[in-house]
Amino acid sequence: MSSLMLQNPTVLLHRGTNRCSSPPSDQNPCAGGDCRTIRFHHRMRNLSIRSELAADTNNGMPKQSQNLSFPLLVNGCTGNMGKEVVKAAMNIGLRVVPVSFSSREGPDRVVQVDGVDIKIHGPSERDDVLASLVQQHQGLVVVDFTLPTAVNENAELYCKVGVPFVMGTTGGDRERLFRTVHEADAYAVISPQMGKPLVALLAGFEYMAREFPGCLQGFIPQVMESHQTSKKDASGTAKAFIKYLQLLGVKIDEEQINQVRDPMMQMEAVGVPKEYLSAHAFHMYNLTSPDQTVSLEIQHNVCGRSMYAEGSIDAAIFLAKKVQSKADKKLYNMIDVLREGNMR
Ligand SMILES: NC(=O)C1=CN([C@@H]2O[C@H](COP(=O)(O)OP(=O)(O)OC[C@H]3O[C@@H](n4cnc5c(N)ncnc54)[C@H](OP(=O)(O)O)[C@@H]3O)[C@@H](O)[C@H]2O)C=CC1
Ligand SMILES: O=C(O)C1=N[C@H](C(=O)O)C[C@H](O)C1
Repeated sequence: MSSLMLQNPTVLLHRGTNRCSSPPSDQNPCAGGDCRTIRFHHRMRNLSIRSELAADTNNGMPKQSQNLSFPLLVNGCTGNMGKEVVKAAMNIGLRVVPVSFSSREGPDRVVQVDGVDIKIHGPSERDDVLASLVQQHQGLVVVDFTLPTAVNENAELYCKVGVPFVMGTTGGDRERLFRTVHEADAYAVISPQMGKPLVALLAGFEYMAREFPGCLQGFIPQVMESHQTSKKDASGTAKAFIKYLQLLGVKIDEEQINQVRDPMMQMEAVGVPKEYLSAHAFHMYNLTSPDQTVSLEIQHNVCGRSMYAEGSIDAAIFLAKKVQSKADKKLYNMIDVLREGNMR
């Protein structure tokens, strides 16, 4: 065990807001913790896309109670998504292990999320610290929102120490990522898109591609995505859509994604509200028939990050259940999570 671990024994945080006084039960989705109706409306406010969320909810309540007893470690807490996931986890009373990692060395680094100190360890301590946390916290699940440059090394580390993980980080060498998990026979949920309405849209395209391959043969594509300037790679969600478009017969590759990162253009040409320049994901796919008489347009615009954080927590809960039940299948995507009704 590293000396840092001894100096900083991890304390499991169990914080909830909007506490519900009813006892937890299968029928009571408040599960003795938070009232999810409030969070449901909060999420509706934060979404700029119009989707029928109600279809999968029961008056805003989740269909099933969830076992929230597993510890969660969020990797990437120096970044935006890492912090958002910690907030979402604490909001439903999940136990967050207040440790995270960074690509940079530096002693005694701490980031605060909602008043909670999270100890940050650099690359030289990372392996030992994580291995000892896995020993200390039975049932530990990791959620990773780091950077494309970290995806493969991080996944290899999780597989080496034997911790199930949710990989929300996009980019990196995706083939190597899937190979790593497959060869390690590890439990993981991997998806470039964690937001429920968009996972549903992707599932729709998966269905179309399976049932009607080639039905958009010859259609001419245009793909545009706009994200905050700090985004390092092209949209992983757009890449996933492109895979389905290819199966539908559209000639397109990832290089054709038009990435908009200039704030002025985002406001003026794309229509991103000024207050969301630093946190948005707008996508537009336009498909025109060869004779130009038919055009299809698919657009999904998201402001803020809460939707992804909520979905990541759903994925972590789903994965914890799969580990607990020793499921034979070990590698999942978010369509699997949605299909089993695990997205609140
Ligand atoms: N699947 C989904 O639905 C979504 C995916 N994403 C993806 O998540 C990723 C993160 O996004 P976002 O939070 O906005 O990005 P940020 O740039 O805000 O944060 C990324 C953080 O990762 C840290 N980091 C880099 N390398 C490592 C490493 N080896 N170990 C630990 N931490 C590391 C960096 O900190 P430091 O400099 O300290 O190393 C940085 O703070 C992106 O790939 C993005 O596309 C985002 C939203 C939704
Ligand atoms: O970096 C982001 O912000 C996002 N990344 C994911 C992607 O690349 O598809 C999901 C969403 O677009 C937000």
